[in-house]
Amino acid sequence: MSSQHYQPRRFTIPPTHELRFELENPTDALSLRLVSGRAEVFGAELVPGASYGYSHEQRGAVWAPGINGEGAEVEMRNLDSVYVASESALSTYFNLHLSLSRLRLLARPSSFEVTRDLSQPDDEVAPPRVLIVGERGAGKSSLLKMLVNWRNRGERALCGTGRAPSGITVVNLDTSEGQWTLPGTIGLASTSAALPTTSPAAPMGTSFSSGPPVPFPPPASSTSSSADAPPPYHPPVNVDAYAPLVDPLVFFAGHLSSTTNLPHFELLMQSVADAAKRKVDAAGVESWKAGLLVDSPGEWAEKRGGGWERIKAAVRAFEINILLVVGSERSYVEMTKLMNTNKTVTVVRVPKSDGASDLDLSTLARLQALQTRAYFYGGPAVTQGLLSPFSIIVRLSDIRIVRVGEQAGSHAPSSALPIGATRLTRDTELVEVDLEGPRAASEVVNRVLAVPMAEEERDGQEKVVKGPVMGFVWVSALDKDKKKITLLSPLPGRLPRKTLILGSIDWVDA
Ligand SMILES: Nc1ncnc2c1ncn2[C@@H]1O[C@H](COP(=O)(O)OP(=O)(O)OP(=O)(O)O)[C@@H](O)[C@H]1O
Repeated sequence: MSSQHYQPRRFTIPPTHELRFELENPTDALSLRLVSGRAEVFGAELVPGASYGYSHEQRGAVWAPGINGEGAEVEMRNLDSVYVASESALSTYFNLHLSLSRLRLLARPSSFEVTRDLSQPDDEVAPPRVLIVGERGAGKSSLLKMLVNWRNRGERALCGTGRAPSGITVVNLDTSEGQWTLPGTIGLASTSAALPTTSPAAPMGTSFSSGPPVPFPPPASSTSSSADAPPPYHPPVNVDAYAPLVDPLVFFAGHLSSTTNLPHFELLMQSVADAAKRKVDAAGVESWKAGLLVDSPGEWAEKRGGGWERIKAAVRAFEINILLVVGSERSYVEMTKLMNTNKTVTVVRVPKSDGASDLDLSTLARLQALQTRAYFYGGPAVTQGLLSPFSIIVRLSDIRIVRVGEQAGSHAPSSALPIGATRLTRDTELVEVDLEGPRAASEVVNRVLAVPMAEEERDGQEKVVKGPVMGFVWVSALDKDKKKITLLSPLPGRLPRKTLILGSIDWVDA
């Protein structure tokens, strides 16, 4: 029955053109097959004949790079709103990649490491350390993904079977995105993988390795109440299109915006920068030469709200030497002015792709819920099997739930305090949540808690505040009478830490 509803449609993509698609409804899905020629989706090459499934309101573009003037022919099932765009920004993006490749070839570590001769001037030629900025929905994350994929494809072709491919370090500073785990986080990962695009749940690879995967259940029964309505479409499974496993280092900012607790965000950003430096230094010279690609939140492109100050801070923290503006000439001029005192930074502009657009608030909320769900339950295109999280019941006396700083908005601004008075709790101190207080349930139930890597009693508060996290649990219930809390956890058994960090990341396990 389904095959007659989902007859394939063929599209011809001329060289350097792109075929854009947009899944409009949360339950829509489509599949794509390369029939002939060469084509890629956000830098990941499509294997001829293989099927690629897309779901969860994924938007994207199939680009024919036009090698040897060759276009591509693709077959799609179950999609109406597809169009071939002749005005593609991707050729410009690819040229940018070629320029970055050249800078990587020219990069040279300082010879001081070998000679230890302080009398010689520093001869380091730095690799490209790129910070991508632009308005919301300008296509920054998609561009970053293409740059990673193109670099990793080149690296894999170069090293063949002679040596393991080196990784490139990628940093995400956008708390609304939940790049590798959950929204509310920032972090970094080094990867040499090809990053396919199938679902927006884990766009840059996955860290979901916990919990035993169980085989996917068969697709839901195709019985429909109306005889005319087609059954839901389930694209065929292609494990090569699944999010590859990366090993990210994740920090919990706790909120969807970097400005909710700015002092804490700034501490974390510095921690990410320090970790990125350590990672790059330890990963060998090829990874060092690959440089750094840093994604920033769209809100930083706005002067209002201090976005530009964040850009300056990120440039300092990550020793950025290329500020890549995705968008208008105006933004480029503004960023050039912003960087005019910093002679080590080159400002480069690429146009925004016409296909990239800002997600509306309800789509963004659905995407954030999808990412949280995927963290606990896995699922097709994210994990090769469903994960089975555990419901664990913990005595309140065995845990300590803390916030970093006062709850946002719960205190008066410093200027409103009596003259001479100072606030007792700074924005970067741990504040314990009273789990037996009158507002405890509304504060913690349906919220995500981060499990810090640092142990508060052994390592001190500061390491909990600015250090990475090992994972997350979710609060499903609080029983004040029995003094117990029920948590959804990726792992069974005792929690590895007593201190758990609360933010404002909500989720409902529907
Ligand atoms: N060339 C394209 N064709 C079709 N869709 C695209 C294209 N480029 C990007 N998109 C889609 O546009 C949306 C926004 O892109 P992306 O997330 O890369 O932007 P962003 O600048 O990182 O956004 P934000 O500032 O919100 O983080 C995504 O759904 C992405 O899949």
